[in-house]
Amino acid sequence: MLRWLTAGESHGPALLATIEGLPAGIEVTTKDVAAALARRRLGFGRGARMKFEQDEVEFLGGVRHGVTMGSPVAIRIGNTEWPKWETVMSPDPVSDEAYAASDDVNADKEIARNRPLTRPRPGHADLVGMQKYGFDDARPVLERASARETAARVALGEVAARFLEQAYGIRLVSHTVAIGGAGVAEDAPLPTPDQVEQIDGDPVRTLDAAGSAAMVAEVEAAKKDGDTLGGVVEVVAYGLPPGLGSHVHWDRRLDAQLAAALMGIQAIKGVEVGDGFRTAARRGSAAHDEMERDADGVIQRRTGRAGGTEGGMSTGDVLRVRAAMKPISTVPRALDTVDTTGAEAAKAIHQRSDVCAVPAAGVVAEAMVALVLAQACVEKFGGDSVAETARNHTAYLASIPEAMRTW
Ligand SMILES: Cc1cc2nc3c(=O)[nH]c(=O)nc-3n(C[C@H](O)[C@H](O)[C@H](O)COP(=O)(O)O)c2cc1C
Ligand SMILES: C=C(O[C@@H]1CC(C(=O)O)=C[C@@H](OP(=O)(O)O)[C@H]1O)C(=O)O
Repeated sequence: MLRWLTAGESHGPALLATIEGLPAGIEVTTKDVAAALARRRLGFGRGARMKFEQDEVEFLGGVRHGVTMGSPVAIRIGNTEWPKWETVMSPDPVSDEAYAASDDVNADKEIARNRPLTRPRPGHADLVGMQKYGFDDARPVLERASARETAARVALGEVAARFLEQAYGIRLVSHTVAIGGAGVAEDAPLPTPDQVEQIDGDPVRTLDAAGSAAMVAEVEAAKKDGDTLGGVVEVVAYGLPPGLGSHVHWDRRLDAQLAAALMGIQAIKGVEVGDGFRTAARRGSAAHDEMERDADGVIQRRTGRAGGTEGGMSTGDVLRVRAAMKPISTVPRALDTVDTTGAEAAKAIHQRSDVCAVPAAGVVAEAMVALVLAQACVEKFGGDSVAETARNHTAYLASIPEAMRTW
């Protein structure tokens, strides 16, 4: 069983991430995790913080000389912002005088850090979080609702991705499909893991030059108008064996686990497996992946519409999932809201924020898919070392009769 957790606030001293249940023998270094975190900071449309946030990474356990030991892996990611927030976010009580003295005005000169936040942003967790947890200030809510936390997931996702590649040859790639009304061509070829560098080199993380220019223009226009944007990202995984997940129970279905994991990313409001919503408009004869044998007698699916799962199990074909992100809720041209201290109408809190974080959401989605696949592989193949789980994977594939093989 694979278990993982994250902790930490957006303006706290650090984020923490831990994962338990991975085998010994995964090669991973601080540099690898730092590189994964740098990918998450990419993307045209991100706000000021991503320009200076350093994501200072440190392994606190589970890894020795660049190799996992089978013990829980623990990672700390220091927040560069911390020195400015030491008083306002102090874990220990601070005196009223010290708190009042921390009244330095925030980057956009609008809101002092120590001022209670009482104008909840529509679309963010502010109001419901205050109601639920009994706060009269949205600060303790937004600190954890913030997608800063996704840095911790990407760190764990990197360990999971290394495991998948080293044990089973599974490789992942993500890219941006759409931002606002602009996007890549419907018939654009799927990206491959060998193109990750090229994708990361694009301002919005896509291989489609025309689509990229159109998406950049959308972000520029939204920024000029004091507005924000969402979009769609896709994760593609290659090299999966058939049979991850199961048809036997709802929560063991791989597609259900992928949907939950992607929906668990801040601001994701829709998930599609394969052609998903587009399939709903098709007739059955044009919706499924017909099978045939190739010249060597190997079973081939003619198309990839299902996106690599049937009956809640991986088919062994390319896995393809999409996630739809709503526009950033901290809209610069602030939205109408209320002030929770009185009856007056108000404008929502606005400090600095991203105009669009869709490219970063793709990197986060890739990490979540890696974690789900790592869990499914640990469940299916077991093993306490990479060598042992790799042997089990090889033996499983060899046990499938030749007449039933899709490879
Ligand atoms: C990578 C990433 C960056 C984000 N950046 C911001 C931001 O700068 N400002 C903001 O208001 N929301 C941002 N969000 C979205 C909020 O975290 C999210 O809207 C909020 O948690 C409420 O969303 P929910 O309704 O899905 O929980 C970001 C989300 C992601 C995935
Ligand atoms: C810090 C990150 O994203 C943050 C996500 C976020 C939100 O409300 O979700 C709000 C912004 O934070 P801040 O208010 O400190 O500028 C983003 O920068 C990050 O991704 O590392």
